[in-house]
Amino acid sequence: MTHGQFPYIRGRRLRNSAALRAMVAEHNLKPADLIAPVFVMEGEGEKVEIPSMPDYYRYTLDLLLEEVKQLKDVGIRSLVLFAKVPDEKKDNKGTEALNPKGLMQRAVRAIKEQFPDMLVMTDIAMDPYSSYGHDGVVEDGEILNDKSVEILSKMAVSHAKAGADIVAPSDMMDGRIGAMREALDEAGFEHTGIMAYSAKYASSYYGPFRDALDSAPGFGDKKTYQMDPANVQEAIKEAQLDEQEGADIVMVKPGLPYMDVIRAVKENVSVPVSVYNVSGEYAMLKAAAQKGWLDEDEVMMETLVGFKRAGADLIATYFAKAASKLLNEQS
Ligand SMILES: NCc1[nH]cc(CCC(=O)O)c1CC(=O)O
Ligand SMILES: [Mg+2]
Repeated sequence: MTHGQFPYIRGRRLRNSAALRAMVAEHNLKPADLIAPVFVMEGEGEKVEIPSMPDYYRYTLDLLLEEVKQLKDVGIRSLVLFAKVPDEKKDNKGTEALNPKGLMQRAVRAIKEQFPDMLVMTDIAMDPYSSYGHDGVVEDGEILNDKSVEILSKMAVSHAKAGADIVAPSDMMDGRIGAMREALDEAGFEHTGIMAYSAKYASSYYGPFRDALDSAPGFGDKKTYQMDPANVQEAIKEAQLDEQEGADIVMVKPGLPYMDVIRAVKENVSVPVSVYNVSGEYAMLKAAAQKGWLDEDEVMMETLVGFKRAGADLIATYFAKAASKLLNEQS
């Protein structure tokens, strides 16, 4: 409404100082919202920068523990672990994934031993262990659902035994959440949580991650199990099904091109919703920042608060450490 030619309702009044802006901010990001993805590899005393992910590293377990200490020191309280498996340990039935002395299991044990308060989540999927680079058992060029679910359930129990607080199935097989819940309960792990990658799209934004783990599919693509980017109704269905099957948290992945999906899922489930700000999204921002085309810190924070505004309760992001540091400085 205007009085004469001047507005007497002025939105700018509440934007006039940092204190005012902070007071009326509708969404606030905090380090506890962030899940840091971490990559572990075999060996000792080594860290390797992932070429398509500047400033992001794969660590041997000893150095990973130092990195976890740093994450903890900046206020990060949860991480999701991914293991890089040497080629000679890959096969078509996830043998190494179930090895109680496997890298993933050793890493979980070591992290929980040194940092009992750090929430440790583990990736459940066969691709890093698969000679075909697929998320399930391959037969005649097909990715078998039910056979894969059996292995994934065993994987979940194996990670729970090692001490994982939450298992995070990222495979998109049907029915795996229910099967996993049952397997965990039967093994006495009724307190181990499940964060389901419920609406995981067949996305080309995963490229840098597949470089990090050397896990790109050996043939074809993942479109027979990961979702079609054209769909949002289907995401609601997938998330609701996972909730019914016992998921404690549901996830949308990737993040930036799927903000509407986050909102839709948030409005249709009663469990917390997480989003995965994936490797390709990280790579894009880093590349533009390196060229001096974008301000890295500003765009990072704008992106992360955007996820919260869209409806995400939790954010898995390669920016977790950097964002936490900034949040600490600002507060
Ligand atoms: N199933 C494994 C998995 N878990 C997380 C990602 C991608 C994460 C990222 O790109 O940051 C992938 C890759 C894939 O499905 O091909
Ligand atoms: Mg599903």
